[in-house]
Amino acid sequence: MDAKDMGDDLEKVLVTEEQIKARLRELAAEIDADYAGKDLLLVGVLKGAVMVMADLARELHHPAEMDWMAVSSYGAGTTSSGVVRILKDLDADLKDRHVLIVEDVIDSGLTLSWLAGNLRSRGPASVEVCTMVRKPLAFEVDLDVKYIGFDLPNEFIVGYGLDYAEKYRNLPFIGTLAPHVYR
Ligand SMILES: O=P(O)(O)OC[C@H]1O[C@H](OP(=O)(O)OP(=O)(O)O)[C@H](O)[C@@H]1O
Ligand code: HPA
Ligand SMILES: [Mg+2]
Repeated sequence: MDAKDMGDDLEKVLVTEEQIKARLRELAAEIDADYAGKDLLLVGVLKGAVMVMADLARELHHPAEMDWMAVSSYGAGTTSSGVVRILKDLDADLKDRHVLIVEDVIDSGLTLSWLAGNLRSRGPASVEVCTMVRKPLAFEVDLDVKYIGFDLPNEFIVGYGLDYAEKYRNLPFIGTLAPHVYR
């Protein structure tokens, strides 16, 4: 799917496919350096993080493992309910592992603060976070996010894994939707 498949549903592109690729390459280099000689478990948060995880993992030289967790706090709306549910738990045991949570977006920060706490309680050697997008509300939550793709303003975004009512995840860029789509 691309901009031309969106009719007039696309308002604007905020981050292009090329910008995403370039930034992921930089983040992967940092992660390779930081985890050199250590075992690394990437934890992708379904479904939004599928694209970041797939592209970041392929930029890494580190032989990292990948595991997945599904949590949901948004449902079909555009604001977080704050109630996080585990829909699918990890297969891996986190005891003494170096864990890197991979996210598409940190918005209110509610999902991640709950998730980081949950994973930390499982006895890992370390837990860090990599997100493609961080939004300004996240500053109000006490979160330590080590790897950040882009800081974007407080607008609802879609693409590169991010959905509106489960659609637009398969756009290769990140953008906003025209107001008529929400009505
Ligand atoms: O910082 P927050 O305000 O908590 O929002 C961020 C979370 O919300 C989205 O997931 P969602 O629950 O929509 O599930 P999805 O990944 O399947 O779209 C997104 O992928 C993050 O996990
Ligand atoms: O801006 C957003 N877009 C899509 N999903 C989201 N989940 C939290 N914030 C967003
Ligand atoms: Mg969502």
